[in-house]
Amino acid sequence: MNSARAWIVWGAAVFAYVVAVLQRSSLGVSGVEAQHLFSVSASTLSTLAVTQIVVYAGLQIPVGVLLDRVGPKVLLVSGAVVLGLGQVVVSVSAPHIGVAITGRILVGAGDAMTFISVIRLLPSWFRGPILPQVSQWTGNLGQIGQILSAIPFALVLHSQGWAPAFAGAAAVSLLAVAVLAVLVKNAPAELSVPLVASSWRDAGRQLGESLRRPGTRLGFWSHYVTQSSGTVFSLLWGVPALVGGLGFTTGEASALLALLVVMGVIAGPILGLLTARFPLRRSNLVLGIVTMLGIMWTTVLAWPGIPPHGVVVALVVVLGVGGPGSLIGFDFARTFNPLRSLGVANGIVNVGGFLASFVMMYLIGVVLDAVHGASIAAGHPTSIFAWSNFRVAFLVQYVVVGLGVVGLLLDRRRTRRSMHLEEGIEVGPLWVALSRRLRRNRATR
Ligand SMILES: N[C@@H](Cc1c[nH]cn1)C(=O)NCC(=O)O
Repeated sequence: MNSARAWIVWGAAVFAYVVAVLQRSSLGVSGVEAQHLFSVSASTLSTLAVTQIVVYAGLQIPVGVLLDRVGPKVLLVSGAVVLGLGQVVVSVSAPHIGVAITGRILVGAGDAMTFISVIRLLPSWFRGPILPQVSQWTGNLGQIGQILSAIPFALVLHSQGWAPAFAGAAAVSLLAVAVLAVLVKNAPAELSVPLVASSWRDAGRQLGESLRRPGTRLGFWSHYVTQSSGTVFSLLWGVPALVGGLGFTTGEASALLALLVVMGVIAGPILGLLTARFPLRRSNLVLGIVTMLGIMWTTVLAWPGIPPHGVVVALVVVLGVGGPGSLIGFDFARTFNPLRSLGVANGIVNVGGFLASFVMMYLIGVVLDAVHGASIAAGHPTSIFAWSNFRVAFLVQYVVVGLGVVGLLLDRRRTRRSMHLEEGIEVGPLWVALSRRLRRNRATR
């Protein structure tokens, strides 16, 4: 536990996750080329992105059940193979959009096998308060894949063309297969807890048990409310809103997406420390992040006219904290589930953010079209990506995330009730705990 070998296994697994994020985000930087090669509309292109995320989210629970039955290594290697195959298919797809969609479905499927397998490895190799930290480093370092697709991948795409760029990306997945096969092991030899379920029936039963635990659902809602806004922004609507609506250049928009990743790397270790130090206050951290997101979105959307660039940058900074915030969801899964059913519990949690993301991506598109249509009908035609249209479309987030906050509060109450009944632990409201601590500090002075 926490040994040099543990760090080697972790490094190899994180490398595979970085490569998965590179493949996932490679389409985002190829939009212009894709539109040209396949001669499709912007909405067909966005369907390509949404399909990939739907496949990813839809496979989380089946992959979680598989994880508890066969262990993370098989799934990590299979994920890297499927990701590589998907990118090979995309590389030879032009001019057939159907072939490109098939390739991206494979990318979504391979991607679905990667992150929760890496997270499932951690409690087998690390113990103690370092676990939330390692989980934060895993999630946030993985996002370097987005920078790899925005810079080296985009460079190859623009200099060598579509087929070499995607074939090159596929080759990187082949490298990941080799690294995983050689360096990753499911658990150290001394781990005495049985790592996998003894039968498929047991693995399926664990899914029901995990879903019934309010702590797993608390993890699901935590992931749902924190990660969705940033994912929608970085994977689809951020660049059109920044460039088409708010007057940023494409270079500035890319820099802002990179800032979002950097913020995650900065905020992640701080959230990891707070999670380990105040385990009974993890939901308060989540609610604090959602409140910050609400305040920043309201400031930007309520600003009369176009908000100043500084205010938009502040929004991006807060969006960047949402990613590491969502990793608190996996900490709930880990502490409220036994190790043998952690795969499926992580799968349930990971559906949260991606479910909310694709619902919002789709609804924002629908509202944009509707408001744009209304402006034409009223005789004041606007560009579809005008800020006045985004201002209305982004309101969708209050409804989707608001529902998540209600779910979170309900499952937090259930979780606290079962902690009280089963372990005698009582978690009072935050303000009561804070005023007690203040009084205690005064008394000891
Ligand atoms: N929320 C992400 C992880 C993260 C960390 N910082 C930014 N994002 C997550 O849950 N990811 C799952 C995945 O497959 O990437």
